[in-house]
Amino acid sequence: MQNEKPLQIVGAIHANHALLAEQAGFKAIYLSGGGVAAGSLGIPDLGITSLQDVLIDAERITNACSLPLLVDIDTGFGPSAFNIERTIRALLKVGVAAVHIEDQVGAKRCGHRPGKELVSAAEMCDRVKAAVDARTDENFLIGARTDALASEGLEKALERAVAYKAAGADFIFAEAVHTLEEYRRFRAATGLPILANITEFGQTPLFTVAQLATAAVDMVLYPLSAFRAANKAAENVYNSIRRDGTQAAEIHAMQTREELYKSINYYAYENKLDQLFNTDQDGKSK
Ligand SMILES: C[C@](O)(C(=O)O)[C@H](CC(=O)O)C(=O)O
Ligand SMILES: [Mg+2]
Repeated sequence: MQNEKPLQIVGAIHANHALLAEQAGFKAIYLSGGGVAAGSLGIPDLGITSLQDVLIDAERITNACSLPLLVDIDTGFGPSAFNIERTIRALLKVGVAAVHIEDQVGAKRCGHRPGKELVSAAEMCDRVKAAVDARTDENFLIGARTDALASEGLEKALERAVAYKAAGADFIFAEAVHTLEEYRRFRAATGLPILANITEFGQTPLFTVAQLATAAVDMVLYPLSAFRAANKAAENVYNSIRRDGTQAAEIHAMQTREELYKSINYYAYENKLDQLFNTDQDGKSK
């Protein structure tokens, strides 16, 4: 956040996308809860995934990519403070930089769907306190997400955000916001960094970085943009091969072998292999 204002944070569904995001110049990446659910497990974003599911994906990303990774931990993966402590400790251990935890009930929904139910502000404060208490590294940031705007309105959502700050939150994720003015209000009420979730096909207009800068937004999240685009591309390729009996019509849309190899640093690995081993694959001297 010191290096880029507002900081653009892009969703990377897996390690390869994380590398592509880094190569495109992004300074921070995101592991979406909805993305782990839909992408890794093929299920909806309804609080079904476990800590283990998210941990596996997060660790694969941090192993491959050194950019700071923000992880969506939904409601913390369990009802008690000890569950949240376990979640924070586990993510810290695999090199995650920050998380956000939300004030929905455990049987949560996507923030841009109707029918969201919240826990009380007091219960959410306990979640935040548990997360803050569990961290062993001050640089590990804990964001409090409030989904209150939809059901309780702006004033109550602001009150919640202020309470979450008092509980120790480092930043506020204001979910399903409709106007730039609402972001300004969250910033003014809390004085904390504000994250704007610019997810497609949701409640929030696709505000630009320049627009969000005028509202003093500190972080701009694109949680599933690459995922949605990649899924559409995959769908087109499957349909095309099935229909035509060849992939010819889709070659133009594909990342080439060369591009793939560049993105994963293939040649450096191959060179190392050549240098390290004196024998070839049959065991004969080179
Ligand atoms: C940010 C989010 O929590 C996610 O899991 O990526 C989702 C995104 C989406 O469903 O578009 C959310 O906003 O609830
Ligand atoms: Mg989510």
